[in-house]
Amino acid sequence: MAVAPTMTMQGSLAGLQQLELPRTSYLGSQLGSQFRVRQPCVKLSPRISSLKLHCQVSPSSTTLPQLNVDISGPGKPLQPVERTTIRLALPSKGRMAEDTLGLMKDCQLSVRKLNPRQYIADISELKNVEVWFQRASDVVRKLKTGDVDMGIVGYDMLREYGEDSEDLVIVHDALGFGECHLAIGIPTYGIFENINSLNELAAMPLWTEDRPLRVVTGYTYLGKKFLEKHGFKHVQLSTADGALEAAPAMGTADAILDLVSSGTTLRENNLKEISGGAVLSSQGVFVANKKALLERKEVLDVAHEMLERFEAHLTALGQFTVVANMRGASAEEVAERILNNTSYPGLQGPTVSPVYTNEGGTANVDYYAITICVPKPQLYHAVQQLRKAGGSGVLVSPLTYIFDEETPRYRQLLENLKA
Ligand SMILES: Nc1ncnc2c1ncn2[C@@H]1O[C@H](COP(=O)(O)OP(=O)(O)OP(=O)(O)O)[C@@H](O)[C@H]1O
Ligand SMILES: O=P(O)(O)OC[C@H]1O[C@H](OP(=O)(O)OP(=O)(O)O)[C@H](O)[C@@H]1O
Repeated sequence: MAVAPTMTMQGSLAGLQQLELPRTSYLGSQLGSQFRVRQPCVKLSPRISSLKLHCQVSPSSTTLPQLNVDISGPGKPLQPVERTTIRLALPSKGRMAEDTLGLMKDCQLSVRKLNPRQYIADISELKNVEVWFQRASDVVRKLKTGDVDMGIVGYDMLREYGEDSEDLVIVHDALGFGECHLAIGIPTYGIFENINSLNELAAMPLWTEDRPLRVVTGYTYLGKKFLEKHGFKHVQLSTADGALEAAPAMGTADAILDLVSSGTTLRENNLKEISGGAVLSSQGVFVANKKALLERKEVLDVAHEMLERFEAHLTALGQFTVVANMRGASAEEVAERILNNTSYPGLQGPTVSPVYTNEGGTANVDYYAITICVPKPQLYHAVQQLRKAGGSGVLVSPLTYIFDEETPRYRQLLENLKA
C-alpha cells in the first residue's frame, strides 16, 4: 500500500467554526485527490491555524483509506460534536471479532451490517445504537477520547492502549473468550538454559548500558512499566507486528513479551515462560467511557441492558435444569429431603410444586415435581443423588439464560462511577 505524503492546509481556516466530514463525503476538490472520510464530524476552534491530513491510499484498493486529522496551532483541543446516537465499538477482525459477534448473537443482540465493506452496523434490539467496527487498539483510543461510548476488546489491549486512563470504566470484566496471558518468553537454550525466573533474568550480569536486555513486544507501555517495577535497569524494547517468537532465533532480541494461550507457539520456537514473568491475564471485556455513562442516561441504560444480557447468558453457560418427580408427605418434606441429600439445591433452593393428575380432578399430594439447576460436569452425579432421594422421571435440559436480581457487576459499576 503506497503511503501518501502528508498534506497541509494552511491559513484557510480563519473563520472556520466547524468542519463537517460525513462518512460518505469526498474531499477530492479541496485536496486534489479523493479520500473517503471516516471521522464523522469534528468542530474546530477558530484559533486553529493548520490542519494536517495523513492517509494511506492505494488506487487499486477496495478498502477505505484511513484518514487521521491532526490540528496544529494554538487552538483548543478538538471537541467532538454532540451526538444523540450511542456508539458501540467492536473489533473489526481476527479472533476477537468472531467471538464478540458470537457473544452478541448468544445474547439475542443481532448485529446487522448493511454492507460487508462498511464499518458500521446496527443492532435491531437496541434502538439508537450504532456499531462501529474498529481495530482493537482503535477501540480503546476512541473510548478514551469519547468518540465511542462503549466497546468490547481484550483486557490486554485495554491496559496497553488505555494507559490506566481514568476516562475508561470496565462494565463486564470476563466475557469468556480471548483467554490468554501476557508473558515474557526466553530461549530454552544457550545462556538462558538455566534461567527459570524473572529475578534470575534480571540478575544476569550480561545486561549493561551498552548491552541491554533486548525485548521485542507489541506491548511497550505495559512492558516498560513491568520491567522497571521488577528491577531491570538495562532494557531495550522494540516492536514488531507479529511472529515475535522468531526474534530470539534470528538474533534480533533476547526475549519476547507476547500473549500466550496454549503455549504451543512458544514451545515450537524453543522458548519458555519463566516464574514471575506473567504481566497480566486477559480475556474479552466490556468497557465504557466514564463521562458518557455519567452524563448521558441513555448510554448507561444501554450499558445496563447489555450487561444484563451478557450476565444472563454467561451465568447460564454449562448449566442444566433438572426436573424430577418425587413422592412425599408435603412440599416441605420433599424440599428438606432434597436439601439434605443432594449437593445442588438450585439458585436459591429447590422449586417444589404439586403434581396434579386426572384422577378425580384433585391434587395428588403424593407426588411433587422438583426443579434444580446443575453445572454440566456434575450432571450425572446430581441425577444419581436425586434418584437415591426418591426421584423418578428425571428430565434434563440446557439452560439458556439466568436473569438474577440486580447483578453485582451493575452495583459495582454504579460505585465506580461515583468514585
Ligand atoms: N492465542 C490467543 N488465544 C486467545 N486469545 C488471544 C490469543 N492471541 C490474542 N488473543 C486475544 O485476541 C486479541 C486480538 O488478537 P489477534 O492476534 O487476533 O489480533 P490482531 O489481528 O493481531 O489485532 P490487530 O492486528 O488489530 O492489532 C488480543 O488482543 C487478545 O486479547
Ligand atoms: O500460546 P498459543 O496458543 O500458541 O498462542 C500464542 C500466539 O497467539 C497469538 O498470535 P496469533 O495466533 O494471534 O498470531 P499473530 O502473531 O499474527 O498475532 C500470540 O501473538 C502468540 O503468537
